[in-house]
Amino acid sequence: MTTPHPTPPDNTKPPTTPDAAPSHTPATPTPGDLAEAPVAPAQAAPAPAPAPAPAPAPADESRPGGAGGNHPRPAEGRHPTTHTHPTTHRHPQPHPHTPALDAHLIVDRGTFRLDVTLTAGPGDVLALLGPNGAGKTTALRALAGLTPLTAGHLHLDGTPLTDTPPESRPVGVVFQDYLLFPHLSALDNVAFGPRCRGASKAEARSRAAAWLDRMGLADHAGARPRRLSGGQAQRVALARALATHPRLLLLDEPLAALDARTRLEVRAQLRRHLAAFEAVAVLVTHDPLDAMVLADRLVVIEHGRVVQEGTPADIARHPRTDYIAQLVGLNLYRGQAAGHTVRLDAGPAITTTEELSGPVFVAFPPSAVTLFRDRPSGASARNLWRCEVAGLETHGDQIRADLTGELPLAADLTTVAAAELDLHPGAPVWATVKATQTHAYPA
Ligand SMILES: Nc1ncnc2c1ncn2[C@@H]1O[C@H](COP(=O)(O)OP(=O)(O)OP(=O)(O)O)[C@@H](O)[C@H]1O
Repeated sequence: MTTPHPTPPDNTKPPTTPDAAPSHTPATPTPGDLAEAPVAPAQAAPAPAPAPAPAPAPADESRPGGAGGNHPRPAEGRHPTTHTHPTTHRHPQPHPHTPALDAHLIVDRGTFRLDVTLTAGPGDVLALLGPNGAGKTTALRALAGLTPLTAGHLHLDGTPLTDTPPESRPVGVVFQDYLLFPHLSALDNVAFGPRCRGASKAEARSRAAAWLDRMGLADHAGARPRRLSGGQAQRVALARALATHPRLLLLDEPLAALDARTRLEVRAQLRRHLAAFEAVAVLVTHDPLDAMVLADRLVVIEHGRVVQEGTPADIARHPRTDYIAQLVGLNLYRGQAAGHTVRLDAGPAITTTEELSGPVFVAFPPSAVTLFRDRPSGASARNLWRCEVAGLETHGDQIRADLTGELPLAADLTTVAAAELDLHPGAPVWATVKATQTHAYPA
């Protein structure tokens, strides 16, 4: 998709906008194409005269792939690399009758249809999670106005925005690769947004300086982007997005470009800034840890639809799809409960402590599985299955065994145990799980 891209300014003075220009005669930067423009301001707001850009690569081709799989896989086998402990740092506010963000986004892109509803109250941080191609970027682009809605609506603070062009939306965007103007200092990059919104040069620069100070970057105000570290550039991009006081802040994989160590630090900083942000923030991520640390509410999208949403804790405890189970590190099965027994739709029965009836999910962590090479005699575990090792991989300080057979599952064991059991692909094993280690909940 082609989107007009802004022409990077020579300085923060929008060429067509005099100092006293009213904010409704904007220069017109668009947020650029999410991840498509080589250089663009992070604010879906005004900029200098837009220049049509050569057709860029589609977003999903130009971005590095994320940690998510290509497709949801069955709950069994190869489980997530992140065993996350959910953190609820803030309590999402109950939505007032008119939520700050009220969106029903229906977007057709070729044969793909996005059809998601997003609502959020002031101060809420939503994380859109999902496998590659699920529609997260499309949703973000639709919120920014870069991709038109095929149907549905978008209201922000009660104001319909569906027909509002991107440059007129009170929306700030932080791109995965920041898209800072390379020839402007950090200060002028940040000043660019307010400047284009009609602030005088002095005012824009003073506001930018305050934002850089808040981001701990006062000492780098004069630095060009290439002199900044990844974490610093990320903060400049965030400052640029926030400097125009957006009512909706969009973050597209905000930590993806950072190395693991910087990521840890920047994630903590971003969390603080988002916690202080009084409007709605929506972030797209592949990383469940980013989502759980940064967001109040997770919205999981698969195949263009919301498949589950809730607090990080709720989602981690009650995954409802294989993709989510993998994200949060659980074996997940679906079946019919009758008392303490759940007969799986595909496979054997699992004994649980919960007493339920009807369709349910049963989940247990790989750490709850005990493996034996010989059938354990007199094993008290009711849940005993004959399996075969399909694969082994290091998982933190553990070995994760991917098992097929009577019940496909992932099991974690110590390196010593794996050696003592002489585990190798093809080895037959018996797997047990105590009923008390399982968790069943209505499907
Ligand atoms: N320009 C386009 N034209 C037609 N279809 C597109 C275009 N861009 C994306 N799509 C399709 O829309 C669907 C959703 O893509 P989108 O980039 O929104 O997914 P995503 O969840 O952000 O994926 P990823 O995690 O890989 O970035 C995909 O099936 C993709 O092939």
